[in-house]
Amino acid sequence: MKKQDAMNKDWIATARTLSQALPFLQRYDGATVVIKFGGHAMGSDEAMDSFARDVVLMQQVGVNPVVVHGGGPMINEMLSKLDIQSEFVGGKRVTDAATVEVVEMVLSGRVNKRIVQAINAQGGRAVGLSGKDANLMICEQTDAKLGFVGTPVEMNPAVLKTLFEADMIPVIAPLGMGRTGETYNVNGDTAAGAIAGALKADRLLLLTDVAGVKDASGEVVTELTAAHVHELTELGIIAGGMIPKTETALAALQAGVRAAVILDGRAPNACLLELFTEHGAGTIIRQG
Ligand SMILES: Nc1ncnc2c1ncn2[C@@H]1O[C@H](COP(=O)(O)OP(=O)(O)O)[C@@H](O)[C@H]1O
Ligand SMILES: CC(=O)N[C@@H](CCC(=O)OP(=O)(O)O)C(=O)O
Repeated sequence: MKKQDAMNKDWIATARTLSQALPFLQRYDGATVVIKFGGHAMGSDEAMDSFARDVVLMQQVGVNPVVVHGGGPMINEMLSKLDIQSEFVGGKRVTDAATVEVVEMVLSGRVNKRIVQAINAQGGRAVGLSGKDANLMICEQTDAKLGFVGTPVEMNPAVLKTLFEADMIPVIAPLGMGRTGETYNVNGDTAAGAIAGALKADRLLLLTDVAGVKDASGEVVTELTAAHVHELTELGIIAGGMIPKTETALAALQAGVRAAVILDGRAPNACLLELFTEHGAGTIIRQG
């Protein structure tokens, strides 16, 4: 084939891809999609830029994206520089007064602004905030043994709707405020689920470092029901860091989110693959 013919063929394939996306673009026009971007998924600059581009594209085609981020590895790095010991109990960081200061500094400062910058560099208009801003996420202590770890008990998502109306993309650090003004460290998945629930989002996308939820044979299950999640958890097949993710997904569905998807955030264009193609990505857990 001549070079010119091969080039034409590529452009024809691109045009076909766009055309095939039409029903999905129509389905998600005006939809709210909450995306949890974890510390492991944001590993490289390349992954960050590709994620940011997908988020900007989503907003360009009429979706209201909300980014809720983690940053566990970045918190670990700073705590170790400061010589502060840290341990996890049941997937949550035991957080004393000195640790919560570092958590807030790293999440609201370094990580949040890095994501805002990446989205804006792709032509979006991102606004960084935490669960403290406009009382978005009021928390209570989860368990005295964990110190300043919070469970969201009251959500005030009005600020997010104001940002959607102004075509801005909220980027949220998972910190909450207690009723007496204390700062709480909230697990990123938990915060994303609470925000998705408060918005009754159409989709909650939990980006992680595996292709989806695996069954006993190690295969990724493309669709799960709540009953199936309970069964896999009882059998110990859903374990470790996957437990808070599936628990978050089920709680979000209970709160009125239409579907939650657990997918590999390191895969190129993971969010676009899930939302705008027939193929989908990862494991979907639906209402009902
Ligand atoms: N059934 C399962 N299917 C897939 N992953 C599982 C399962 N059970 C446990 N896991 C573990 O959960 C991990 C994802 O949780 P975590 O490391 O906390 O993710 P993140 O850092 O992205 O929040 C996977 O890397 C995997 O090791
Ligand atoms: C209470 C609790 O454990 N909070 C987490 C918050 C960050 C987070 O969730 O980060 P990833 O999504 O990258 O794991 C922490 O301190 O590490």
